[in-house]
Amino acid sequence: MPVTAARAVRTWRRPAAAWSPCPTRLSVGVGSLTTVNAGERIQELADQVVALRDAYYRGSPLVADAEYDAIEDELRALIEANPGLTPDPNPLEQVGAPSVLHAPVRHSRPMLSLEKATKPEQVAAFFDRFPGQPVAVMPKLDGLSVAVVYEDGRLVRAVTRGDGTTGDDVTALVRALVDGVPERIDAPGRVEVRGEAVMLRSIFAAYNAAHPDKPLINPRNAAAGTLRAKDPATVSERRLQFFGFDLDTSAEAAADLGQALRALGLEAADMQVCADAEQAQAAITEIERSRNERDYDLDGAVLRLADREAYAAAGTRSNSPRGALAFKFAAEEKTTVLLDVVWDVGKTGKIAPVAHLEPVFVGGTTVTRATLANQEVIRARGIRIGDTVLVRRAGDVIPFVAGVLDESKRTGAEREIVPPTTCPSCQQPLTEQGNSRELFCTNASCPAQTTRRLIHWASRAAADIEAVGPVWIERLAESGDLDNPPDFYTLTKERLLEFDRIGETSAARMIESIAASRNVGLRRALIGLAIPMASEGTASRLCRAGFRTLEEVADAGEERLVAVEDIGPRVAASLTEHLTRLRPELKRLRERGVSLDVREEDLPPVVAAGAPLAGKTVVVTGAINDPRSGEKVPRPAFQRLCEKAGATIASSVSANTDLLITGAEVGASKLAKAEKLGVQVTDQAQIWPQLIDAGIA
Ligand SMILES: NC(=O)c1ccc[n+]([C@@H]2O[C@H](COP(=O)([O-])OP(=O)(O)OC[C@H]3O[C@@H](n4cnc5c(N)ncnc54)[C@H](O)[C@@H]3O)[C@@H](O)[C@H]2O)c1
Ligand SMILES: [Zn+2]
Repeated sequence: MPVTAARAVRTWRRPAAAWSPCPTRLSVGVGSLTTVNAGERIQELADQVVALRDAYYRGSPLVADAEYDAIEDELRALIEANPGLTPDPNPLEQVGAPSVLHAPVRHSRPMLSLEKATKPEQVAAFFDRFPGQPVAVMPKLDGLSVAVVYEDGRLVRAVTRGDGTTGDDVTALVRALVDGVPERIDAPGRVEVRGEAVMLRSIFAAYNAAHPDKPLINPRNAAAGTLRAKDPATVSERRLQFFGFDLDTSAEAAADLGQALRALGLEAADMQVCADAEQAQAAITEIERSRNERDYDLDGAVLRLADREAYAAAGTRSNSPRGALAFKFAAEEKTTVLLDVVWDVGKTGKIAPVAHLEPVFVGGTTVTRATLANQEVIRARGIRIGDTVLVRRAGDVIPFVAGVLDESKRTGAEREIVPPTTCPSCQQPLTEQGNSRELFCTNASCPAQTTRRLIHWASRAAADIEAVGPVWIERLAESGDLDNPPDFYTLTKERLLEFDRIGETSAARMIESIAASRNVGLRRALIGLAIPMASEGTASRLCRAGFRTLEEVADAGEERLVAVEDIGPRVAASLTEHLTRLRPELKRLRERGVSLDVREEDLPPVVAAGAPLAGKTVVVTGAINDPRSGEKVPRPAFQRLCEKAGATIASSVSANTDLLITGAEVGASKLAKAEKLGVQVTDQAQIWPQLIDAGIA
């Protein structure tokens, strides 16, 4: 008998003590539980699994995935240790959740879950099971699986996984909203493609920026919500992308899965075919490393027999195929307690809410602080101090409080987050700006802003005064020694030595570091002045457009500035306004020997005579190494060499690309795209000799 949600809700109570998504809170290990206890615990965990799945598949998860997985893991271990106590039905042998179908359609063959692995030995064991079989390794995309069916070349149906046997018909939604699923393909008979529908991170971010009042919690939940909509028109801004990873066809097709999918015109998951466990492990490591260079969430890597017939022949277990394995990565989302919110004054006067959190290990580090964006986001997400909140840390992005998953955990002791009305630093009244009602302190002499601007001037992207850290800058600002960037250049070692706890050596180091920053130059000085709306790109473009000094930019006037590529009227106005205001500072920087002139490295490159890449539009991908020293060369540095060789650099492969230069560890998707567009692919080993011969490298 299938477990129904109704039964789960009835039997699953939430007594405070037993509610332990984190198994480490249970001090007893698997082996030390008595049989009676084990039986009770198994039932309790099984009920939790059923109820949590039900909530998750309805679109309102109560815990983060990592916490849910921990409950499954504990249950699995207990059942393994006590096979006689296996619950009937066993939720671990079921797929999805049964109760939420609106337009049920039965699948041609079950859509299953995946066996999980976390250790290299498990990858090796997988290869041992299928001697000689090549394995495709690809990202485990974090969206929801969809089966799309074609009949005689026409898309006839798209169905969600559902409980694995029966899914929901989402054909209209997929047609309207999902990219990568063509309406027609060139294949006779019945073709079924299975894959993952994901919301790209860029779409997710754009949606949340445009709708601060009704934010999406994460891309996976957003994708699932999109395919639950009653009417595609209501979710038209929530487009999804489909990536195929499974193909059923009786017609002629390549044995290699990725090739076969692409030949049909479908977007395929980024697959790399590996001959042995070692290669596969390297591919897994590379997927994890490049996790945040991709525009989609992924929670692991999937290994799957690359040969479609071998995969089918391997068969299935109760709820997973034998021919595939999921290697799980560290979680990018966890829940933790929001201890407090502190309003922080930034370098442009913006007052932003910062969450102070109970430490939580997420996205590979321990996080104690996260951003809450602004007061509208707090209001829309209904967050209170004391709440158990979902924290998301995807890549280099600052950790973010995504919301409150389970409001039933509230005790009543939670507190409203009250935005300040005056500046926490200078006590001046604040102003509100924009739809998200961001708070600003407009006091030009606000001490907190002063410190932030000085820290920014000293940061690596700007003057790079490495030896004078934020703590010292704060001290020197408090003592009145520093008020604006030119003040750095009048500091002396003697003056520094008057402070407590500073030795001769570090004082000398600080002064040296300040002296070295005198050659900051136009581009980095402009970055260091933190002019609202002017980005690092703006600074580069001004240099390339022929501006020689920062004063020339200040004098240019808006008309000449907007003539520069990608500089709009708002940026031009901001540059003019702020550089005019900063005129006295520029003068003092000059007087103190600071260069505000353009640096050679920021100019458009001088193309060498007989330039080997003249006129070519080039994309560089993979890891680049100088063959002479073997040392890694940063991609921008190599791109600059190519520019000197006459190339125009583009960031991604398109029909306009002439050449794709590949380094080590190249993603299969870039190669496939180049192949599809007929772009020439050349290894870096062929390019380096040309650069060296032309005297460029
Ligand atoms: N937060 C919660 O309360 C909660 C509750 C239930 C489940 N979950 C989460 O849902 C997931 C469990 O779902 P599951 O067991 O059904 O899925 P799974 O983790 O076993 O993976 C199977 C799924 O992976 C997807 N997938 C992505 N890329 C793939 C690829 N390249 N090849 C093959 N499949 C690919 C497919 O959709 C497939 O259905 C876990 O991540 C779990 O944490 C969370
Ligand atoms: Zn202030």
